[in-house]
Amino acid sequence: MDKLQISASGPLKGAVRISGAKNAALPILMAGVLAEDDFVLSNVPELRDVATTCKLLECLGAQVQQSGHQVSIKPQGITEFCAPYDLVRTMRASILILGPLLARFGQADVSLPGGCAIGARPVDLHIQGLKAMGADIEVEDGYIKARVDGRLKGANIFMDMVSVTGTENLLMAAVLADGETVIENAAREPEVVDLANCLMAMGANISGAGTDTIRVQGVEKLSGVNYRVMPDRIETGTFLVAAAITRGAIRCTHADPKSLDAVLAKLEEAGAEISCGDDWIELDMKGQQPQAVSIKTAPYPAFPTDMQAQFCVLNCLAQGSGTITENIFENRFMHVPELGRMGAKMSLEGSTCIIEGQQKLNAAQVMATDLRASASLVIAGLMAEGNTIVDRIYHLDRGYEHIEDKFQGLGAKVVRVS
Ligand SMILES: CC(=O)N[C@H]1[C@@H](OP(=O)(O)OP(=O)(O)OC[C@H]2O[C@@H](n3ccc(=O)[nH]c3=O)[C@H](O)[C@@H]2O)O[C@H](CO)[C@@H](O)[C@@H]1O
Ligand SMILES: C=C(OP(=O)(O)O)C(=O)O
Repeated sequence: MDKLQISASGPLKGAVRISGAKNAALPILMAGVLAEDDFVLSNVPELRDVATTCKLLECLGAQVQQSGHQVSIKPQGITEFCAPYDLVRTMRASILILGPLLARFGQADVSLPGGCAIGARPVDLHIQGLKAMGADIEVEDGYIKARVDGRLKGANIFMDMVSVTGTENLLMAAVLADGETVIENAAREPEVVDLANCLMAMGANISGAGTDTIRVQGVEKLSGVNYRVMPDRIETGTFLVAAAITRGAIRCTHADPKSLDAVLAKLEEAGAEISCGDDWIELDMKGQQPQAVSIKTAPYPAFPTDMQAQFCVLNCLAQGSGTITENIFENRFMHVPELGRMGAKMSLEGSTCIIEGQQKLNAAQVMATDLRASASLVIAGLMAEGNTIVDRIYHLDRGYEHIEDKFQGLGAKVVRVS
């Protein structure tokens, strides 16, 4: 099985091209099921989750062609409505096939999803919302079995918690429903807005995406589209933190600074000089060690949970001490014991991690059981004496495109070894 070997690297320097966002590409690929005709996406990252989604669409009967960063979907051949366990067990976003299949074909059998093991991650809000729209849903043998006679019906849905994929699933169901749907306490994440923009380009009638109340007037049909997926804000943030801890200066190109306000503010607080244009971000540490920062994760526009592990590493290598509180997922500190093996000074008190900064870490053999925890170990390795080996990198390949090539382009010593 492949591993990454990371050696202590000097300050990161140069430019890195940011890929399309995994968490926008996946729902938008699923939206292909809603189209009557050809659906073409560009800026799709080459990731394991994208390959799994394409296989899932093929398994339903769609024709899918992936060529570099372009994916073309011909949804006309869809005749199957089951997302089987073997295909979707590794991927959280597989639940996003439920809304589109049900809205377009009136039936869907979807295996309960896998993905990062960062908490229980129930899908009760997805199910409740679809039931409010008239679906008949049972959970049997690990599958969600959903049916509706005719079209789903517009409904007023109040979501008890802010859920990103929950909002996306209900949005994709509502666009073909009969009448108006109002989703209250909706997620405001930029990836929700990107999905809504794609659906509107297909002919959907949506207002309020990016606010906590989304209104959808259902339409009878949606057409195909050519759509470009937004840049990955979490990949961007990961490279910026890597540059900050190595006291480097980098430029992220093809990025979306507007989606990163909370992250950029914390990097500035840590001592980084940040400048931005429409689609680029530069970070310069002027050779200085970062200052520790304190963070609380919360739904957008607050600080993203998907950047929490990387900022733990920033604090490990900072001047002073900081606290990181995880408010979204109950089991998202799996990087803490692994970073401890690298000499990090961290302690956990409930959902808060208290971290004392230092100049360097020590290399170790480490592994993580989720995507961003794995990314945090890679960046920690950049400032550790010796060779750090990160195992189980299939997690990284779910969410970071050609991660070792991009790090090498910034002068980091990161190689893939068998
Ligand atoms: C593919 C994708 O886009 N994944 C992202 C998405 O995950 P995902 O959409 O799974 O995360 P949610 O926003 O749904 O989860 C937020 C919280 O709500 C809870 N919850 C959610 C749904 C539900 O039906 N019931 C329930 O209790 C979850 O357990 C969690 O505690 O948003 C997360 C929060 O920004 C990110 O970390 C993930 O990278
Ligand atoms: C948690 C993540 O992914 P997923 O929801 O796909 O497990 C993530 O992208 O950090």
